[in-house]
Amino acid sequence: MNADVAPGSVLVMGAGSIGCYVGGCLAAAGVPVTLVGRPRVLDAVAQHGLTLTDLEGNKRKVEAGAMQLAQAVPVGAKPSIVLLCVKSGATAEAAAELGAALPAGTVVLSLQNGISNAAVASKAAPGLKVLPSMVPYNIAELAPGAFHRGTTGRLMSVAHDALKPWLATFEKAGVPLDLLADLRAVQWGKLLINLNNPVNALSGLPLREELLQHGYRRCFAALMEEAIGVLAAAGIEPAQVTAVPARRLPTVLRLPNWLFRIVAARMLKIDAKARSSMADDLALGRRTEVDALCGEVVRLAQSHGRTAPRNAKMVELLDGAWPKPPQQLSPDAMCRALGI
Ligand SMILES: NC(=O)C1=CN([C@@H]2O[C@H](COP(=O)(O)OP(=O)(O)OC[C@H]3O[C@@H](n4cnc5c(N)ncnc54)[C@H](OP(=O)(O)O)[C@@H]3O)[C@@H](O)[C@H]2O)C=CC1
Ligand SMILES: CC(C)(CO)C(=O)C(=O)O
Repeated sequence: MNADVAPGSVLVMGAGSIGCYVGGCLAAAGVPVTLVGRPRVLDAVAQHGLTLTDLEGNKRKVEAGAMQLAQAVPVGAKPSIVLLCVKSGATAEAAAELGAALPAGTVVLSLQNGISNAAVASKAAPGLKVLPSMVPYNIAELAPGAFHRGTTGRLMSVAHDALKPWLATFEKAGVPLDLLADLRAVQWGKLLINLNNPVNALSGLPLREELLQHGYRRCFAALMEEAIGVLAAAGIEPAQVTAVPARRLPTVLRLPNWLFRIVAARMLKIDAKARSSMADDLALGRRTEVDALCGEVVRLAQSHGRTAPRNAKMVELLDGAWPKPPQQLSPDAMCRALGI
């Protein structure tokens, strides 16, 4: 296949960090892209276009006119594929809108964290073919219309014939995509890493700075260790999605700073600007995805006759206090809150 000819068009549902970065990279590679999003983001894109940068030092510019910008799924849209990029709490509503507007059978990649988004979307839009997918890297919105990839990795999705013609295009666009028969192990492996999202959000620090604080690492390690125990009880073997295997990560996280810097050098290859997607939610006063991350661990524990008190506590801290969750916790205060 000629990689210079896009196999079709792409609709991004939820133009935020992931949607603008992945959709923008595809647009920069010549793919016709529609960004469906909110005025906060779309107005900025209309004014400045997209500037896409990464930790390898690349910089791409996409003019606003090169993409279609829309606040709702355009009537009559027939995208070849849809990238579902809303936060977990918005999945059902966004999927229902897609289901009402798009032809039956349209393939939707759920480029979302957590375990259940594809199932939630399929329930809300049974006519669509929703595929669990995974984004390994961090994207931060640095300025209006400016999105930065601060870590590395390859997108993954459950395999589907409709995706095969797209692989060369995703590769050329700098957002390589791998297809797997089953994504469950990868999703759980990624969720273990995402247990740092609430720690990072509540630290008020960029990811790298937060991970260099021993107290925050102890909190991440405790949430992760608890989740690993629950996964073992459920017979789920999480895939390795970082340089350090999940089972060893809690021990590595608890190392003193000087040793952690050496042992976790590859893991610490994070751009100084990167912050977790949950930090954005807390900063913008939006409800966080804590229930789709820590809450998923709590529910898996319950379904196997166990408890996950530290993950439950994190849900309580952020969701229980909604709409006024704490904005920042010191490492000591967070350790105390989690009973560490
Ligand atoms: N950012 C990151 O580095 C990473 C994020 N992820 C995951 O990717 C997913 C997306 O995250 P991220 O890109 O950070 O999220 P963002 O919040 O940056 O982007 C989502 C955007 O979609 C908008 N939106 C919500 N519902 C609709 C709708 N019905 N129609 C149009 N727009 C809508 C939101 O607006 P509003 O909320 O204001 O309504 C928001 O602007 C999440 O599951 C996240 O966990 C995974 C890996 C890394
Ligand atoms: C890539 C990673 C792990 C970065 O924190 C993430 O998934 C997120 O921010 O939601």
